Amino acid sequence: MTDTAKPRGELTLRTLAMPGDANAAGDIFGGWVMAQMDLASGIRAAERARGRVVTAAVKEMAFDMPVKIGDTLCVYTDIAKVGRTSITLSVEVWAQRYLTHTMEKVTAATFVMVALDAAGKPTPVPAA
Ligand SMILES: CCCCCCCCCCCCCCCC(=O)SCCNC(=O)CCNC(=O)[C@H](O)C(C)(C)COP(=O)(O)OP(=O)(O)OC[C@H]1O[C@@H](n2cnc3c(N)ncnc32)[C@H](O)[C@@H]1OP(=O)(O)O
Repeated sequence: MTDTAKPRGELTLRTLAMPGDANAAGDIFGGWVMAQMDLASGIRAAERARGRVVTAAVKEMAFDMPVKIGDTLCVYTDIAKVGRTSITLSVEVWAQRYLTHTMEKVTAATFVMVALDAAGKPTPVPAA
């Protein structure tokens, strides 16, 4: 990782990529990576909304580099916008390569989360 290439946002989730999450070549499934991004977005948005949230939309994403078995997946979230009931987050995923301190950005996306009330209806996000 160089000074010019640093994760943007708050480190919200770290987890280890295990053999059960990979294909036969040792590449971690993109769906597993997306699930970690969803969880991180959910944690960050629920903290901001102080309550239940759901994922309303995920904007375009590309898998720029592979995640391999043994990498530590680091998910960074940044609250880009708070609407009436929605919270838009910029999410970056970096892989800390197995047994090294080398960090590489593997993917990024925009997640839109919506705050829900007890009845499951969109509800205003409280003031910060
Ligand atoms: C307390 C401390 C906690 C601490 C820590 C807790 C940890 C706890 C972690 C939990 C982690 C769970 C994280 C996994 C969360 C899932 O995976 S949830 C499962 C997948 N998602 C779903 O099932 C959602 C299904 N969809 C729906 O229920 C409804 O479509 C929605 C999302 C509620 C929206 O309903 P709607 O009637 O369309 O509502 P509407 O009023 O038109 O729109 C509401 C807002 O959403 C926006 N929106 C709706 N659709 C879109 C779209 N396609 N694109 C962009 N924006 C959209 C609107 O613009 C609007 O925004 P605002 O202008 O109000 O800001």
